[in-house]
Amino acid sequence: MGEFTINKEKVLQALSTVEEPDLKKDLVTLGMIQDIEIGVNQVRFTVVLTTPACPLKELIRRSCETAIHEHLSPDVEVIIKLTANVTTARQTGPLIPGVKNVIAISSGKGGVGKSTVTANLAMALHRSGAKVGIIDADIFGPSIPVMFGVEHMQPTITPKDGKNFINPIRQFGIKMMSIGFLTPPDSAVVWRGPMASQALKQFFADTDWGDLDYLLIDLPPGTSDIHLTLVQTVPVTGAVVVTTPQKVALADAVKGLSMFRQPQINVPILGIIENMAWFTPEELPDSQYFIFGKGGGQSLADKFDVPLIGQIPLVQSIREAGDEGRPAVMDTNPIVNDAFRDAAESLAQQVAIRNASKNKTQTVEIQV
Ligand SMILES: Nc1ncnc2c1ncn2[C@@H]1O[C@H](COP(=O)(O)OP(=O)(O)OP(=O)(O)O)[C@@H](O)[C@H]1O
Repeated sequence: MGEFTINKEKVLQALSTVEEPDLKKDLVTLGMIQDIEIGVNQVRFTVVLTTPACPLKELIRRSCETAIHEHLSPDVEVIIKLTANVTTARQTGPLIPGVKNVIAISSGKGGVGKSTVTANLAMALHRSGAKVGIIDADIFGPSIPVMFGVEHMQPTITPKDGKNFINPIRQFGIKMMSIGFLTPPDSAVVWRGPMASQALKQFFADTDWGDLDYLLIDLPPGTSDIHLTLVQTVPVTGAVVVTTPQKVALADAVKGLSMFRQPQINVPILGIIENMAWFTPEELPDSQYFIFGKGGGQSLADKFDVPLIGQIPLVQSIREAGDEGRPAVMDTNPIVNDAFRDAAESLAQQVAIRNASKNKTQTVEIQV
């Protein structure tokens, strides 16, 4: 009958025609195809994505299906399981061995919504299936504990291998440590640079993070010793800069972006998030009012040749939810959820692209 038999090799050959759109290599070369099984008129395999928040997963699934149908047989049933193994470019060091990616979230100016964006990105990444942690290193206003409703909690200590480890606070599936946990909520402790730097080092060295795909660091606004401590303490996968579209905010964001490119910091910029990009009233969900100006985030991204990875509208419920102790994506407003999900997916995508590049992330050595 001259019947065409399907075997694993032929499946791999067919799938080697499918390119991962971001990484520009085929799925087989990238080692993303696993567990091929051939049944009666049926092919099953697993595609291991670089992040569960992959925005291209449906496209990749369809391309695999088409490749099998075109190269092997149009009638065969294709059953694809999508899983993810988040990539890392970090050279595993002793400090935080289970943490794959450290992502700095910064802003040029205070009050642009950096902590709000951090909290909601963390939740959106967690919802995609990723393991997520937050370090709140904002010495001027540690607001992560309030946004997660845990401001009165105190981390506990557990001895492990002859050393005392801090257990991060866990809320809504996110592990977190904050400068705010180290002081009573209503006290006005002024954190001086060296003290804050010491605390940040402890958050890395003495905290039992377990396995994390993404550890987001909510940095103080502007440039500070904390930024320097961060890059000297751990290899940072990349930085996200949050800005509003206002001219004053953009001017400060330029300084923030330039800082990451200085040789003594040298952290890749994963992208820009434009917060309060437009105002959308709850009762008019289709309306957009550009009260802080339009297109500022995009022009900044163009200027620095980095992607604009998210645009978050100004929505009253984002502020309300934050004040009530939960990130707004936990509510059901689709405008808010879509904006943060898209931003989280783009961020995860940029991390995967960064990790596929050859340069390994290293801590910055300071010449003395
Ligand atoms: N997209 C948004 N829509 C509505 N309110 C927002 C939005 N983003 C932030 N806010 C509100 O703006 C205020 C400032 O936000 P946030 O504390 O996140 O800013 P920040 O940049 O982290 O500030 P800091 O200077 O303390 O680092 C908060 O009340 C927050 O709820």
